[in-house]
Amino acid sequence: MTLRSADNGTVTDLPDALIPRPRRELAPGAVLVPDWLDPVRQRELVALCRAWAVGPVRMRSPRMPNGGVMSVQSVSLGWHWLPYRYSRTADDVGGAAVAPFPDVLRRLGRDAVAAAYGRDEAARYEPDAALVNYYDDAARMGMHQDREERTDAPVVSLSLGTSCVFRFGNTENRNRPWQDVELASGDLFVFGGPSRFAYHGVVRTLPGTAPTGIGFEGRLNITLRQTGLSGTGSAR
Ligand SMILES: O=C(O)CCC(=O)C(=O)O
Ligand SMILES: [Fe+2]
Repeated sequence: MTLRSADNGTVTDLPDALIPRPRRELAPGAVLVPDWLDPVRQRELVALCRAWAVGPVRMRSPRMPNGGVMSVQSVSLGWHWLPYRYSRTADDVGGAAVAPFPDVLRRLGRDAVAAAYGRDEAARYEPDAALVNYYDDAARMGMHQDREERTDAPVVSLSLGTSCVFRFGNTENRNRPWQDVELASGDLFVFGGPSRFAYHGVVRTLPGTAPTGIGFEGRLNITLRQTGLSGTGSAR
């Protein structure tokens, strides 16, 4: 953006970071709220992620049924996600019981849905599983649907640290049409309603973009889900 000062006619470039990024609806039900978490909240969540990453189940790179290993590392809360099901125990990482779903994330999830869709939707939102994903500079996530849940309640996604190029596709298949958007530290993305089962993925991270003071290298993403499984002992 170029600014011309009124008094002396000097032209200056305004840094991108000073231009507020507007809220955007990428598709019906897919709402991006930039800078939703303030810097203090971001740092608090990073500290919580550090604690969650070490136990009772350690953060690890999930192994897929075809033998491939994901480049992203993740840890779950509430329900343990492994490709492609949920379990109360970390069956692929020593079998420990997964940590309970924390109240702080339940409240955050409701606030997020309120910010995206309004208070009525938020009152119905009962997230019971969180996936905390860590991306180093080389990590990415292929196009997929979040479909191990047995409800169509929205998914809440929070980004911390390094920005990424997030690809939001269509509900039919992993191919075009898609939209590439940047998710930066503090951004909220909610996808529900007609967008709930849209394909999505992370094309790449953008090293060097983490806010100073976040005390952390790389990208963290927290997704909150409502599995529809709570009250039962296992997902299968
Ligand atoms: O890291 C992200 O922004 C997306 C994560 C994701 O799609 C998932 O965990 O299912
Ligand atoms: Fe996903």
